[in-house]
Amino acid sequence: MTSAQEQTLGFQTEVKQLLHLMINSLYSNREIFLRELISNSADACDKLRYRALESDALYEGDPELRVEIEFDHDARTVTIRDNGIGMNREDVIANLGTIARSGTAEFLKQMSGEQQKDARLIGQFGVGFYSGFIVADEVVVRTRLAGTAQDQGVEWRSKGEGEFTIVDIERAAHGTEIVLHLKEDALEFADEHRLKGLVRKYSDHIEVPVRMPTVQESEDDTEVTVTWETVNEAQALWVRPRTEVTDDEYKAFYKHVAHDFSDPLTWSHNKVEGKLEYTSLLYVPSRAPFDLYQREGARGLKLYVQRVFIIDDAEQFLPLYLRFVKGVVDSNDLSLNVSREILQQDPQVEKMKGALTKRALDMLSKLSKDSDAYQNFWNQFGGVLKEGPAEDHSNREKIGGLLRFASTHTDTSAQNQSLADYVSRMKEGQQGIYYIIADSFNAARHSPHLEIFRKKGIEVLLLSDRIDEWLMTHFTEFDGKSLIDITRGDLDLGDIDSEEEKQAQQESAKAKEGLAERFREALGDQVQEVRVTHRLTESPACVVLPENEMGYQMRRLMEAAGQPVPEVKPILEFNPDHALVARLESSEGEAFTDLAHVLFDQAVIAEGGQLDDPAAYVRRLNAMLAH
Ligand SMILES: Nc1ncnc2c1ncn2[C@@H]1O[C@H](COP(=O)(O)OP(=O)(O)OP(=O)(O)O)[C@@H](O)[C@H]1O
Repeated sequence: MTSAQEQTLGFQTEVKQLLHLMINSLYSNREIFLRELISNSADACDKLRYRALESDALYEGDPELRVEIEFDHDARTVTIRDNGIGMNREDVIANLGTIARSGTAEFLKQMSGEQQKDARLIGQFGVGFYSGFIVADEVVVRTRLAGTAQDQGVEWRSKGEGEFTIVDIERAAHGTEIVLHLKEDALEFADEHRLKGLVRKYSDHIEVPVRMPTVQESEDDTEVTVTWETVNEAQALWVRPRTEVTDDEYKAFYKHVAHDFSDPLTWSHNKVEGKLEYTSLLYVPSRAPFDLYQREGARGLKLYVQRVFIIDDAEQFLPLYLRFVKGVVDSNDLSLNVSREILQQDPQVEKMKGALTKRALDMLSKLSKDSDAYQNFWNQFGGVLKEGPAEDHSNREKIGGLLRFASTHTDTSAQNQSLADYVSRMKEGQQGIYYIIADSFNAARHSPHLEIFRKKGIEVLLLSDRIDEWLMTHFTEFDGKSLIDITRGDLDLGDIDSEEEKQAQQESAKAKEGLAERFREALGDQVQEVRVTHRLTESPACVVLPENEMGYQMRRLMEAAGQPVPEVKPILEFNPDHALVARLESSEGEAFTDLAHVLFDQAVIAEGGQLDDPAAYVRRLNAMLAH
């Protein structure tokens, strides 16, 4: 190492992969590099302003936060400079050599060849600083952390080919300067009009001024004066009245706050006055981030207090089931030195959370009027919204209105039927909203439990997401109707069955009492009860769970997670009109026992369950087939 501590380091594997993907997939979108770098500079200015609240000295006498952009056509460079927080050597190595976001490696690995060319996929990941390499074949960063000595500057340079070099430098100014050495085919960016156009297009809404120099030569060419002109509007977007902000501006701002490439699906911008004063701007993204289901995934709103940026990812303002919502909340009441810990206990924050939750749900409910857009939302985030009824009792009904399900009404796996739709199709005398939960859509759709419902034309919701059982244990009523699991307890179709039908059912149950008893004896303690059913029209038998037992899906999930599950004995129901049941009734001895077991085992299999002794099932079935 030299005295200036020159060091050449390799990029983390993920960075190499990302660079490679980015250069390929973002080629036609490459102007976004400027947005990304300005966005980082604006964040760095926000951070300095926040830190300087405690110590003015951090401004080092230069409190006018700004971003500057320059270009040099002959040298083929574009420079983006800020007087924000800056970085020290450690920061530079950590931030510009690795990707800290957990789960990145898996995300990149899982992308197929086709997906790698899809700019939106890479975009959802947020390419940030590295986007400089789309237009540059060398990037040089000079930076110094505000408040450190002038000899603590750092220079980072890389050609984006696997390694970077850093060296200590003297740097009078704090903050960061990024010099892009443009590729041959990217020289168009070394141009005043092009750059100004991009700044206005992407960065108007950022509060920090973005400036560009105008160079004027005196008439005799001896003097040059440089004046800096602010190119963007430089006003925080959420402060402006709603009526004055265009859709394009809202979209551009979204990309800055959410670090997303795609347009948002919708947004809601509100100023609240009264006891609590705050402004919120909430967005629904059109695409789920890859770490939506990861515990460490980024979530929450960007918190400002009186226009001063305080923290990213403030989770305290929205419940977890709305973690996909992005945006800004700017409070007039919170103190500027509020911390995450204080936020957790502040009753005002709790109130704001309640109000913002309502806003977010209202925004979704508005979005649901546009069925295509809403379907897009549901396909991306429905699984998260399904966590809602368990987490947020008070808004259950509202959340219920936003849920979408697959149903026997359409018989496709698309989750696009609302409960309101279902209710409007309910039959006269129908007791509630019927549903079935299975491990897969096909298992649900073909379950024997549906036979009677199909015959009578009664709609059943077909649930097969992992979270569905969890959802339904917390979601038991909608619009005054109860939600009924058709695989549990006694099946009572209420007034849909006529008096004659009910009578016939009772009579056949009575007539088959003897058979039920023999059946139960043959199965021993595998079942808690055997009884006649009227659920089935085609299958000989099915298993039913007692009303309050944990469902099969949840049991299997818990088992897979190695958790103990209470033992449950199912109820076996048989179809008195089925030929196999008639055959059972006329059998004796071993033939009876074998057929009884086969019928039971089949019912378990049809439920998606595992047999205790699969070999015994095969042996019995084969013996019967051979006869
Ligand atoms: N101009 C800058 N001044 C100070 N720090 C910066 C600057 N640009 C980048 N950084 C640091 O480098 C980190 C990585 O930047 P990068 O753009 O790659 O990702 P990001 O902004 O954190 O998130 P995203 O990937 O979502 O854009 C930033 O979080 C920040 O700490």
